[in-house]
Amino acid sequence: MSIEQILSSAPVVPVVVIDNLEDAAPLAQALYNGGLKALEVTLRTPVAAQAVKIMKETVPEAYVGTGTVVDKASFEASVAAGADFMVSPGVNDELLALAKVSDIPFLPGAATPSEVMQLASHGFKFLKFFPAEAAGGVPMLKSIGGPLPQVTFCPTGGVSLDSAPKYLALKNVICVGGTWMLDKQLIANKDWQAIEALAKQASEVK
Ligand SMILES: O=C(O)C(=O)C[C@H](O)[C@H](O)COP(=O)(O)O
Repeated sequence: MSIEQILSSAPVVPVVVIDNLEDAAPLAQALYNGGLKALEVTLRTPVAAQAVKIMKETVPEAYVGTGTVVDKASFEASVAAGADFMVSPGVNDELLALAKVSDIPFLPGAATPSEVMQLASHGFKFLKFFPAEAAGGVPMLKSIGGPLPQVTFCPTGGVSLDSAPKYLALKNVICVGGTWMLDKQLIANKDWQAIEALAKQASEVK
């Protein structure tokens, strides 16, 4: 499985923060049923790695990856959890060295032309553009696509249902990452049907 195949499985990758482990299974099922096939679980909560395992068991057809992979510890935690892919908001030498000897698809982050060029020189053709809105949004990505058309992005950070189609219309965007379908109140109410409806709406964004 390549990062390209994973990122092209749906137009939106939900960026999931799991606070309660009991939410992992129904949430994964709702997102997947709604048509979101690649799920990024951020390693920002203590139960995240366990949540990845549960989500993979619940929806074996989904691609369950980890986000907020920022160092050796989070990289190794992702491998141990069986992550199908890993996402970083940026990159550093430690992660580059680990990614080089790992078979797990890795999506590092970049926000400037120099960062994009550096990652391209390491062979990365797909990057997370983070923090998308704050780093210049659609005009920035359009500009980067001029001199650096060989790199394709998954913009994430401040992307909404409204702005997603504007990103997806760019030649150098394969999908977007977002959290808008993970409404906190709906999750607190365990309203999985409503989450599924939001996921379906996201999966139909063009
Ligand atoms: O956790 C990471 O590794 C990140 O890079 C941060 C996430 O991409 C943002 O949390 C997206 O959140 P929204 O801005 O609500 O779409």
